[in-house]
Amino acid sequence: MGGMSTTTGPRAPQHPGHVEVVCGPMFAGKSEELLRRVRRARFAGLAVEVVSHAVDDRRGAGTVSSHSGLAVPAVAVGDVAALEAHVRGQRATGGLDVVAIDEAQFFGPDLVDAVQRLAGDGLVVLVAGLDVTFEARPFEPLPSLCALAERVTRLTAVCGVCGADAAFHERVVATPSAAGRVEDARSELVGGAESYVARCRHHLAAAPWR
Ligand SMILES: Nc1ncnc2c1ncn2[C@@H]1O[C@H](COP(=O)(O)OP(=O)(O)O)[C@@H](O)[C@H]1O
Ligand SMILES: Cc1cn([C@H]2C[C@H](O)[C@@H](COP(=O)(O)O)O2)c(=O)[nH]c1=O
Ligand SMILES: [Zn+2]
Repeated sequence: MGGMSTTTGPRAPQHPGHVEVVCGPMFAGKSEELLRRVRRARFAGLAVEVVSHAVDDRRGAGTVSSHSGLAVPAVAVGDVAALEAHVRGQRATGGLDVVAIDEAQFFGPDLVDAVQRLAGDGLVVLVAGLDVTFEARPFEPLPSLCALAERVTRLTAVCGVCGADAAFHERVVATPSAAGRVEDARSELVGGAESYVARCRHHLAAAPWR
């Protein structure tokens, strides 16, 4: 007879560590959803640390906030090494069950293995970030994290032209390069509604596949 033992019954999970990803375009509610999961975990008595990237200082470093005004204190770190060191330090000193990482797109590809390591060590790792660039191209590391997570939630915003589900966004300001030119647009440019708009696929002005 195969399957689970009938004398001991189903076993409780021995290793709580896993990865949950919340992704999508800007204005989709990623930060709201991340903060909802943070609140819920704290309600359950878990120790939660909220982390964001120092480059995104729109509402002041040390805060994760949503476009609708929700906000929680967070630790701002500059790169993946600092993130991992901070989380491991917290775990060693105060105990930590959950780490919530917002604006994950700014951490780059090294975030993927760091997240896997932390989950392997028993942490619940919540990751929120953009999975698509302003040019409608995949925005790493989110696509890779989606492939490796236990739970993936892709949200959409509301298209500013027609009101349909918006899986994309467009940058509505020119992107200056370090040299001051606007033609070599970078993927990274911190901003909000003054710089980006949500768009469905039918109202993307410049889809790269057309
Ligand atoms: N085009 C839009 N579509 C949906 N929500 C929008 C839009 N523009 C502004 N919002 C607001 O943004 C909120 C989501 O903000 P936030 O959680 O910060 O999103 P994200 O983190 O995905 O950018 C919505 O609840 C709504 O109040
Ligand atoms: C599309 C796009 C966005 N960004 C920046 C703009 C904002 O600072 C963040 C996204 O914030 P949100 O919480 O998801 O609204 O990312 C970028 O740097 N590059 C892009 O292509
Ligand atoms: Zn539309």
